[in-house]
Amino acid sequence: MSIATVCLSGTLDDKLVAVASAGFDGVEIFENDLVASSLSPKRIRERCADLGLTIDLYQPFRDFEAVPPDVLAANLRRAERKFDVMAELGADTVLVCSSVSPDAVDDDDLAAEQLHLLADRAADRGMRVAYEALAWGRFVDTFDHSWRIVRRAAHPALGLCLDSFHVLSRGGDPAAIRVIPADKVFFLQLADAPRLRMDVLQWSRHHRLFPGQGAFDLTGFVGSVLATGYTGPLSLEVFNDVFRQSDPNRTAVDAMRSLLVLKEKLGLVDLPRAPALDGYTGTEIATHDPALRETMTALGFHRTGTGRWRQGGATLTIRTGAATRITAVEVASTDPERSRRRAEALLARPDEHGVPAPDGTTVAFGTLANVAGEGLLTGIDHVSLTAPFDDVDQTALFYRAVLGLTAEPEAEFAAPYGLVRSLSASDGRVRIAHNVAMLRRGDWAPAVTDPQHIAFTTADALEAAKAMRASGARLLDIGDNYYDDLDARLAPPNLDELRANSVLYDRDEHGEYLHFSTDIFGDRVFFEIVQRVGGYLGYGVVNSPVRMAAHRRSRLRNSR
Ligand SMILES: O=C(O)c1ccc(O)c(O)c1
Ligand SMILES: [Mg+2]
Repeated sequence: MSIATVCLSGTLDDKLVAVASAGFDGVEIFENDLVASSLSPKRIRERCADLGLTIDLYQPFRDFEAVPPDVLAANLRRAERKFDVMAELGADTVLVCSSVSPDAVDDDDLAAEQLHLLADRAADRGMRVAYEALAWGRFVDTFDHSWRIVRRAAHPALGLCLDSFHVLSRGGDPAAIRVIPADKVFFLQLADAPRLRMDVLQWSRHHRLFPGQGAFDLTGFVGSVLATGYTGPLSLEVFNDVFRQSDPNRTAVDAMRSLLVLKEKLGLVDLPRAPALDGYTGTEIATHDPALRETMTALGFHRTGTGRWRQGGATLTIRTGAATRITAVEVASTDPERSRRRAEALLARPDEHGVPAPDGTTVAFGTLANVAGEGLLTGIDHVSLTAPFDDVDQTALFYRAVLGLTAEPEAEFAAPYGLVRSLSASDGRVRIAHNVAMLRRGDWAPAVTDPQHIAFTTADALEAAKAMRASGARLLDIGDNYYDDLDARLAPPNLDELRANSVLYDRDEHGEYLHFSTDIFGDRVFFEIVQRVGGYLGYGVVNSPVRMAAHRRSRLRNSR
């Protein structure tokens, strides 16, 4: 397991320390990191050895092949100087990117001949050359093209570097990799990415993600490479604007977690399997707002102990805290001990309360108490948390990996105070969502753009809304425009009742969703009551902007 220094922020030494402490075996040294370092190549070699890291690749060497004779001479001289550095580093493989130079010509024979020459020079020093097709290379921009050239060059010290980004961003078929002989695959670089329609160079340099955080099929890709018989490093190479300026220790842990999950999917590592989950045993809220406790009663909860509230299968702990937030999510695991061991294997650090997630919430594992209950609420449908926009991919990967949840389709919507990105993961029983503001600039928008919420399940949302309103629960009022639009779009048969009770509505190909919300407590947390009819899969995200505008109105009213 290896990682390129370019993935991380800081000086070369910051990066090496972070990589080693996250448990990687090796690094790709990115040339810029070495050039900017005050350490000599020999000292870098010693530093890596002290940290238990091998130097698996030196990169990149650019714009070498298919050039006129005078440029070739200069390029070979440049290469010899880099081989000197590699010799001092103790690195034996150099990555050569396909040329983007205006000096290059479209001539595969010439490219093969000149790469053969370079491989000869490398072989003289016991080194090898890994040729990588950049997706934006001038003439060579696909892995099959780079493979044709490497095959034509036929030099034992010349092979391929396969990079999942360059292959998958261009829609390349990784199955075609299977026919490449193992001794010709010198190196494997892994990066995921979100599906974006943009210039491929910009996409690559700014938006790569760790495996499992984007839209690419990394499992299929690595499976194809392993089918060749490749036994070299699995190395992460992720250019990402956020990671470049984040704590490298945190990024390295995130990177390692992503690689472990990928290896688990490929059957390459035996992590404690994620036990089946039976839903939630509870959630915990810290608050200083007395209105939150008052609402618990109006929602039909009763106290079962100090700070403990229950209704049917829905259990909540409310403790006093300076700021209101969801502090813990307790899931019902069929094997809590194994759940904890899995979390630990995935570099989470459990304490006596549970496992701290990157968003600050504690995830605890309990066993389901058999609570047949009276009442309108029967359990918890989902918990919706928040994270800074920059952390959300890492946070989402954490929940999916540790709890064994599957990512659901992402949504993006325009809320009254800006765009919101909405992610969720589920196993059908436990659902975790994250809503994040896509920008946080200026001081016009409220400090908390979208609060957290706990969604309780009910078998009859209309009945629950009536009863809770009658008990004095502070429920959100929804305006007529919403219902007129709903009538136009979906024409629900019970439109009048929905309108009369301020219940929101959505429908998908599987079923219907009825939901309503309380006011926001402590500026941060509200409750939602949801009814799933049939197999409705979503969260009513289409209604979120309306709900958020209504929350804004209720906040203004309550602050008057
Ligand atoms: O963006 C680049 O230039 C670049 C350099 C080296 C790589 O391995 C790569 O995939 C991209
Ligand atoms: Mg690469």
